[in-house]
Amino acid sequence: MPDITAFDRSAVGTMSADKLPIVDIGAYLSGTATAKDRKASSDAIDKACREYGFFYVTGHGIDPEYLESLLKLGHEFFEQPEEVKDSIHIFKSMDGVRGYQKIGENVTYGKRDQQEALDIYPEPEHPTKDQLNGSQLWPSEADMPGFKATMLEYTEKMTKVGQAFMRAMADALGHEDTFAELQKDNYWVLRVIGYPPLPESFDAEQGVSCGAHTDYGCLTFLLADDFPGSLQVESKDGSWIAADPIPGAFVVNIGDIVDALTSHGYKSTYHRVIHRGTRYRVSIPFFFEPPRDWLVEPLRGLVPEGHTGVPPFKYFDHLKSMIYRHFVGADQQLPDKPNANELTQRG
Ligand SMILES: O=C(O)CCC(=O)C(=O)O
Ligand SMILES: [Fe+2]
Repeated sequence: MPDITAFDRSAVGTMSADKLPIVDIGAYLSGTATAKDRKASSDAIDKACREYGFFYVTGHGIDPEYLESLLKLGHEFFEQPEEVKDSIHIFKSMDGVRGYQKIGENVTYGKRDQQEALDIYPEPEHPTKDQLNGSQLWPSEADMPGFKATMLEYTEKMTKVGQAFMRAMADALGHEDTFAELQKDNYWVLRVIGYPPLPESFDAEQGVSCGAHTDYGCLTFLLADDFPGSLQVESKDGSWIAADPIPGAFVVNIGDIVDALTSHGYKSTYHRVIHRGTRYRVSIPFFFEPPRDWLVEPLRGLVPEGHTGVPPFKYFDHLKSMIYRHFVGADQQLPDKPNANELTQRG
């Protein structure tokens, strides 16, 4: 992994627009698009996924004012009194992972991230204490009227956008049956993350806003406050480039599952957050995931010569193995071994 402190701040603000491509998914969401429109869209998506694994998406059809209102709700949540947030702490949830985490409790590669967050997963039909099978903790209606309904509505809208991407990928890669399965009964994860600015001088060895990592699912759609330089993406030459928000567009990245399916043809790219400045930052990543019990197997014909592709694994096992090593209470000791991601760990 590249040097965590290496980031050329003088270039912030021009790099993202120059380096990360913008793709339009509109042709896969409109009833009137032609085959030619879809081909242009899937070609652009294919290129962006191969070359970067990180890009901007327009044509998603979601109202920018609605997206702004979601970020505002995120701020309102983090501005709640500590006792309100603590009342829905993850360690109080049935399965130990749904709800609020305090600053420093999310741990990436053995370091405490300087963020607080609310983690939301689909509600199982019959909640139990089994891993990822508990019921979701939400702020109460009295504290935050409409919060739950708005967030759930957002997951429905984003599921449709994620499904459109699966159609675009099927057009680019073939394997229509696999991509059809990926459009049925999708799992998802929604995080609402709050980042207080890091102090002017901070020790990266102690953790940054969000340590470098890859995401675990198919595709991540990021909605974030507009702060240049905070989200950084590892480029091919190992340097970090800024993925600054573009108004009306999502920042999208490929996750581990699509990376494994395509034998690294579509890349699950390392990214991190180093949020400085004076203002509090909110981001809301929506993770579009495969069906819960899906078996991930490298797609035939996409495994490069001389390689075997990753051995088949269950998506939900990967998700659970990552999530259950990620939270360490503020008063608990960090484990000796960093919580590496076996699928994409480097260096
Ligand atoms: O806050 C951001 O910009 C990115 C967050 C992220 O990478 C994640 O939660 O996986
Ligand atoms: Fe991420």
